[in-house]
Amino acid sequence: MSRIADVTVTPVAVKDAPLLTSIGVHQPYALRSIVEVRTGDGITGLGEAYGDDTTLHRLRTAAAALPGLDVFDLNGLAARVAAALAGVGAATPTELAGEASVAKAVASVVAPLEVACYDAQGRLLGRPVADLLGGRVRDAVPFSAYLFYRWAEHPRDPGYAPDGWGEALDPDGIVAQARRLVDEYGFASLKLKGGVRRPEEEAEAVQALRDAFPGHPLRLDPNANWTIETALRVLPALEGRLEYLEDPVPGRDGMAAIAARTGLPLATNMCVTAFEEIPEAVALGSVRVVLGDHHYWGGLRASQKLAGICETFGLGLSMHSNSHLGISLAAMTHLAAATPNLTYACDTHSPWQSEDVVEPGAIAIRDGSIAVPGGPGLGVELDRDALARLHEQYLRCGFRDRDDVAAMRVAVPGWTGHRPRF
Ligand SMILES: O=C([O-])[C@@H](O)[C@@H](O)[C@H](O)[C@@H](O)C(=O)[O-]
Ligand SMILES: [Mg+2]
Repeated sequence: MSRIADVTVTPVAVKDAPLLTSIGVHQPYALRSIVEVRTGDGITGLGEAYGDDTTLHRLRTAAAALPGLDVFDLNGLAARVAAALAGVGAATPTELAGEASVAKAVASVVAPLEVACYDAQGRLLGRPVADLLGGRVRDAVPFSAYLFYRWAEHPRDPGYAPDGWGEALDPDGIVAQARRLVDEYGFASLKLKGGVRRPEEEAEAVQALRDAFPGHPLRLDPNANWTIETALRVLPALEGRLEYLEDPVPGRDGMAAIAARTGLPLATNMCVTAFEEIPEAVALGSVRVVLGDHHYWGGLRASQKLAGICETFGLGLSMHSNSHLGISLAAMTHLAAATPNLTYACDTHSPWQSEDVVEPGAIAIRDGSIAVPGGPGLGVELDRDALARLHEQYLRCGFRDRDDVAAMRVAVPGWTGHRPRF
C-alpha cells in the first residue's frame, strides 16, 4: 500500500495563439492546472486539468479529501471526489459545449487526480501507464494536424511577440498552415476547425486540402455553428472528401437529422460528452464516431469504458483535445496506445503551445505519431523552473477563465458568440 500524503494544484498560464473558433478567438494565454499527488514513500504522480477558477476550486476541494488514500484505490478516489464535491453545482468547466451535470463536474475533477495516481503507480512499479491500462497495442500513437483559421496577432496583445505562423483566413492560408504542420511533424491526418468562415468558404478550404494532400484523411469541425438547413446545403461539397464531419449542428436530434440524409460519418465531442448521453445518441443514430477525452469523461479508466461501449454499439472512437501541456499529451498517448479500437488519429493542440511544464524531449510528435514513453509512469518529468515561471505568468496575465467570446469582443465590439451563426 502506498498512501497519498498530499496533493498540490498549481495553476499555470501558457502563451496561446489567436486561433479562431465558432464562438470567438483564443485568449493570449491558455490556463491549465498542474496536479501533483505525493505519496508517503516519496513518489510524486502528475496530472493536468483545465485551469479556470471553477475547476481550480473543485480540484482543491477534492484534493483536500485525498490524504490517506491508497494511490492504487481508484474506486476510492472516485468516491472521495464525489463526496467532496457534493453540492458543488453542475456548471461545466471550459468546454465549448455540452449540457451541464453534476456527474460531468465530478468526472472532470476525478480525471487529473486519477492520471496522477496512475503516474505514481507506474513509478512505484517501474512500469509505463500503458501497461497498467492493459498493455500497449501500438508502440506509437498517430495524431492529426489541427488546422485553425487564425490571425497573425492577438488584438491589443498584452505583451508578447506574434508566434510567426501568420494569418490563415482563406483556403491558401489553411493549405500553407497544413503544409508547415505536415513538414514539421509528419502528420498524416488533417483536421480543420470550422464554424468560423462562411460554410461554403470552409468547403472550399476542404477541397483545397483534398487537392494539396490527396492521401491524407481530412476532418472538418464546425462546432455546431451551422443550422440544419445550412448543413444540408453544404453537405454535397463535403461528401466523399472527409473521413468524418464533426458536430456540424447542435444537439443529438439535430445531428440525427443530418445523419439520416448523408453517408458522410458524423462525429462528436459536443452532443455525447458523458455516459448518460449515449443511449439517446445510439437510439437516434446521431453519430458514427465519438471523440473521447479523458479530461471530461472521468479519466483513463472511464475512457476505456467508453471505448467498450463504442465497440458494443458499432461506433468509431477518436480523441478530442483542448489546449494542453505535456502531462496531458503523455496521458493521451498511454491511453490511446492501450485502447485497441481507438483507430482514428487523435487530436492535439500541442503544436500551438510553445511553453510547457515538462522537461523537453520525452514526448514529441515525429512522423505524425508519438512513441509511447517506455519509462515508469507517464514517462515525463516536471520542470520545476518552468512550473514556477508559468505560475508567475498565470498570476500576472489576469485571465482566470477561458472566454473566447470576451477575447473576440476586444476586436469586434458587441460580439455575442451565439450559435448557430450560419
Ligand atoms: O481549442 C479550440 O478552439 C477547439 O475548438 C476546442 O475548444 C474544441 O473543444 C475542440 O477542439 C473540438 O474538437 O470541438
Ligand atoms: Mg470537435
